[in-house]
Amino acid sequence: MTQHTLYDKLWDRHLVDTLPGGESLLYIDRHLIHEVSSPQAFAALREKRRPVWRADANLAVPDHAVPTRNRDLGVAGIRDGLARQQVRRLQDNCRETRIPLIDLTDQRQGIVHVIGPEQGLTLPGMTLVCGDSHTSTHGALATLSMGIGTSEVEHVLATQTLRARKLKTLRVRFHGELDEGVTAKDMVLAMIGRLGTAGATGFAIEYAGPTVAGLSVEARMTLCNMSIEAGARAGLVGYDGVTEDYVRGRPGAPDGADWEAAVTHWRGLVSDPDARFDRDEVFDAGALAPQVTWGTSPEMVAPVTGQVPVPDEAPPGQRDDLRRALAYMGLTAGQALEGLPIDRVFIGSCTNARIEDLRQVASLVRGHRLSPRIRQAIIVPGSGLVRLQAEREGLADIFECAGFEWRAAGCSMCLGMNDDRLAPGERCASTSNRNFEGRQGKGGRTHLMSPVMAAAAALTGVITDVRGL
Ligand SMILES: CC(C)[C@H](C(=O)O)[C@@H](O)C(=O)O
Ligand code: SF4
Repeated sequence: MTQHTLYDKLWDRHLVDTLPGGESLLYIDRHLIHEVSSPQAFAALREKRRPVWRADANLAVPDHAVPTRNRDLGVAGIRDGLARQQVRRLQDNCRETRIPLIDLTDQRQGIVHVIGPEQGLTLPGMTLVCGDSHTSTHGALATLSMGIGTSEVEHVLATQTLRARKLKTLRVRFHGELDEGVTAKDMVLAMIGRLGTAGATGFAIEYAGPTVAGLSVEARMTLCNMSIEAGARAGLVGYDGVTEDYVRGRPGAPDGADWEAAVTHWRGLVSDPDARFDRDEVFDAGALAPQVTWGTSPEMVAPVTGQVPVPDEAPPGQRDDLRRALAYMGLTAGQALEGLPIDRVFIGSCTNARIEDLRQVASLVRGHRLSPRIRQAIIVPGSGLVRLQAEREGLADIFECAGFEWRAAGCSMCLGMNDDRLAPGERCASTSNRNFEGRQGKGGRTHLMSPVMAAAAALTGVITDVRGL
């Protein structure tokens, strides 16, 4: 019998037609929408007088442009004119098209990639798209999930289908037991360090192996989230009991007899044992140290115990890029990462702002204070429900006692599209996924790391190996 990968199965089950020129038409089960990448798509539909095909297959939420303070003021509390307009337009577009909206003042509001799984709107076996590159996150629930561009957003709204080319498959297997203080974030940063930011271009990555089997769905989301930073369009993890426990009881999950029927189907959402992948990579997770980026691309990463590279020792073709990155980051060749002074700390983003991330941070900072060297440390939960849960568990009190600012949900300082930004030259320990020049504010310097590593930096004021705390 032919053996299929999970990607093949999801693809085949959603294939509507094969188009001339090698493209295919895929049926899309779920479309998520945010305020930044959707206005032009709605405007184009309006102009062409085309209706939305299936409003209830969509869900919209404002997240990128929203403030993380004074949330009770609603849209009026957004100071920036463009941001306010984007959020208003999303409200208007949803009202006109009857697309469900989780609005700014709704307790369920949050980062689109956090609330999909949280609400049970991301379900195993689905195809899911969103005009946002980190849509790969949802693949942790055995879905085929991809980021799309604005013209594709329009196409999906109008037809509930996507024109797509089949990706190649890359299986990334992790074996070994993670050291205490080493997390899924370190696994994926180390992977990107080896593959490079274009290393998985044209591929869907399936994460597999015993280490991945032992991870929670939330940690698997961290892996899938950053697949895009290795160039992959999608990340996937096969369905198992961990997935089942995560999905059970969520608002959008089926129940009763429907649940039984669903899980019978979902249990087949794994790659067959002898399925052929186009490529394989293997990592020893047991040998990993916490990872920290030192440069201006996620592939510019090293173990916290390591050093910043020496451009003169690198292959000639890479030297200029390395020099430029070091100059931007204000670092000298060969400098140790440990001990590097940090100005600000950002714990949040669709990579690492779920309840488990916050629990890990709390267990480290409980009873301690921020280093006086830190100008500001903010914790931004991935959703209003994560925020509520953290407050119920007493985590928020722990953060505030330690000197962290406890904010409302949104993309926040992951990117400079709202009030939360770095000032030029400021160095930030950040749990987000991109460290490009100016990503967190013009001239800001980003070091990507895990939540516990960011918490360690907050307590000591310098980049610190959390395993020694
Ligand atoms: C603004 C949005 C379209 C963008 C993305 O596509 O990922 C953002 O979420 C990001 O993380 O850079
Ligand atoms: S948290 Fe960051 S990476 Fe995630 S969707 Fe928002 S801006 Fe993009």
